[in-house]
This record gives sequence, C-alpha cells and structure tokens, in this order.
Amino acid sequence: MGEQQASTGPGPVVPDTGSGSGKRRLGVMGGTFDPIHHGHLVAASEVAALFHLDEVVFVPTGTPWQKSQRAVSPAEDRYLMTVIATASNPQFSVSRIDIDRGGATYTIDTLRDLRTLNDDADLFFITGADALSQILSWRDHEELFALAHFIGVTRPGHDLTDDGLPKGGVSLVEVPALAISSTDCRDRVGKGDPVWYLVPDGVVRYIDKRQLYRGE
Ligand SMILES: Nc1ncnc2c1ncn2[C@@H]1O[C@H](COP(=O)(O)OP(=O)(O)OP(=O)(O)O)[C@@H](O)[C@H]1O
Ligand SMILES: O=C(O)c1ccc[n+]([C@@H]2O[C@H](COP(=O)([O-])O)[C@@H](O)[C@H]2O)c1
Repeated sequence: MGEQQASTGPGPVVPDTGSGSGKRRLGVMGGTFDPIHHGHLVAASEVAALFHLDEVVFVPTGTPWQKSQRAVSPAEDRYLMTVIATASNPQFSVSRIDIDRGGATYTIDTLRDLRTLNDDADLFFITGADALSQILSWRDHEELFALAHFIGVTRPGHDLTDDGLPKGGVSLVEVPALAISSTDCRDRVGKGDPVWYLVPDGVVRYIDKRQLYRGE
C-alpha cells in the first residue's frame, strides 16, 4: 500500500493503493446479479481505475443465504447475464467458483479459493454501502480482512461507513451515483416497464429470451 491520499471527490478520502507489493492487483466484485445492472459495472470500473487494478473478477453467488426470503433466479441465468454484461471489457472476467462450490455462498470461501487460485495477487473486494454495513453479520467476518482489502462504494439511499470495521482494512470511495437496484429491475420487468439503459442491452435481450421476472 502506498502512503499518499487519493481524494475521490466530495466523498471520503481513501489511501492511494497504487504502489506497494508489486503483485498483480485483482478486484473481486461479488453479487447475486439478479440481474446485473449498470450500478455494478460503474462501481467496478471506478474502483479499477482508482485502485490501479489489473483485473476485476465478478463472482455471482451460488446460494445467497441472506436473500433466502425471495426466490433467486437460477445460477446459470445469473452467471450468463454477468458474462454478457462484462464481455466487452478486457479488464473484466467472471468466475463460477461460488456457483460450482455448491451450498450457501460465504465470502470467506470465495476469498480463500481466489487466494489459492491467484497466489501472485493482492485481492480487493468491492462492495456497495448496503452490503458493507452488513459485513459484521457475514460468516467468519473477523478473518475476511486478512484475505482482502475491502473497498466500500457509495450507493444512493445508503450511508457509507466503516464503523466497527478494522482500521486499515477498508477504503471508502465515492462512485457516480446510479440509483439502480436489481430489485427495481425485476419489478419493472414484472410490470412490463422497460429496463433499457438500466442494464446492458444484451441483458435486456437475455431477460426477454428467458422470460425472467415475468411473474414478479
Ligand atoms: N447502484 C449501485 N451502486 C453501487 N453499488 C451497488 C449498486 N447496486 C448494487 N451494488 C453493490 O453490488 C454488490 C452486489 O449487489 P446485488 O447483486 O445484491 O445487487 P442489488 O441491486 O443490491 O440487488 P437486490 O436489489 O436484489 O438486493 C453489492 O455489494 C451491492 O452493494
Ligand atoms: O459471507 C457471508 O456470510 C455473506 C453474506 C451476505 C453477502 N455476502 C456477499 O456479499 C456480496 C453481495 O451479496 P448480495 O447478497 O448483496 O448480492 C456477495 O459476494 C455475497 O456472497 C456474503
């Protein structure tokens, strides 16, 4: 980690992590992506630029245990939408590790597996303000910060804070505000409203082709 401070606009100040170990810098964007939308993509792109990441790997959840109150779309549909949305960006990739592991998805497993697969890399886990505020409820949360540096990004309607989280383990970053959620996209499709420009064009087509979210 470098020692300079990089301001990200009117929001929080983050440490400049642009220099340091000389290792590959791998961003990790975990999510249910049901569906993936431009809020996810802008957050990943912005963090990649600010933190000089070599790559961002999107990791769709297998079974997101904290979303068990609703039916989540099949993992293969969420995986394919994530591939479609990220395909044109050479810096973005998609991993199946959480889907293929089976069972409930825990970030501790995601990060352990990614560390094993990428022992030449420093990991940066990207999370929105809403998810960051829930981290203390995640499995083995006290061990997460040794595996990756966490980057919390602003999200309209949510306070971005690192209260209660380990000092130095988390950076807070202001990203362009996109008030988009997967919930809203699903609701819109269910009502017959358009989701053009909220999600990538290919994802609009895929939702239509697979008739996702019609009954919601
Ligand atoms: N508009 C957004 N701006 C910034 N971060 C976001 C945005 N939408 C989602 N994220 C972050 O992306 C990650 C994955 O989010 P997820 O796939 O659960 O999408 P979601 O829109 O929050 O879904 P849902 O509405 O179904 O809860 C989380 O860390 C979340 O905080
Ligand atoms: O590890 C946990 O216990 C845990 C609990 C809830 C969410 N997460 C992770 O947080 C990321 C965003 O999750 P979600 O449910 O908001 O899409 C995703 O990578 C999840 O695996 C992780």
